[in-house]
Amino acid sequence: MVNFANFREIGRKIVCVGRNYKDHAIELGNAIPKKPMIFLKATSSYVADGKPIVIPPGCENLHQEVELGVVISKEAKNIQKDQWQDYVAGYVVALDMTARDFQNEAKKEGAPWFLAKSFDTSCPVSNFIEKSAIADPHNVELYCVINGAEKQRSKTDVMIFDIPTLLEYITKYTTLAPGDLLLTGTPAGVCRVLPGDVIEFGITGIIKSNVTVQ
Ligand SMILES: O=C(O)/C=C/C(=O)CC(=O)C(=O)O
Ligand SMILES: [Mg+2]
Repeated sequence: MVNFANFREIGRKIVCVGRNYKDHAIELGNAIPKKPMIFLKATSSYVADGKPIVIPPGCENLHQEVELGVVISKEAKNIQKDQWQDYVAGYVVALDMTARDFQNEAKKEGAPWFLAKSFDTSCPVSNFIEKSAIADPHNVELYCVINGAEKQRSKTDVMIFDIPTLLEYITKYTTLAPGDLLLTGTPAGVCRVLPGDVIEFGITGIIKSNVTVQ
């Protein structure tokens, strides 16, 4: 039986959705996706409690992306949209840290985003949020504040693909396991972070978390 409160220690995979908020797709000059865009972060991306984000060697444009995370409760393959709630153990708020300069270089070359998205410490996450604490994950507000200045704030109801659609789509191709984390994409307001920055990220009225950039 999985202890979901310690889901980070279980060390399961992190499946991420990109370009799932129209305003963020537009701010980076991307087209609005017609189907979910999926990538993976390695289990080594998690930031241990109280530890900093470490800027990867050579990165000169590290961005924060606040995202709602869904923690998977049980093995999920070929799930139907109307069953999605059965596969949710709970939620987190997370940062999909992105080495934007590495990503832009990879995009130019048609190369994978792995180092841009999956370097060590690229995934700070909050404590586990019990499923019962969020009645509707499509009706919460994400926010991110850096050194006291607000950078991101958005309701999740503007996601292009909602959680049932994402889970149905992803599990057609790959099996999700208990403790896996689904990151559902970021709204507009991503920006460069620098050593010494303190990033506060949260879900209004539900949870907040802090991490420092080293
Ligand atoms: O397409 C790009 O240039 C960048 C996309 C992302 O980094 C996608 C995300 O991770 C996101 O939208 O949350
Ligand atoms: Mg992201």
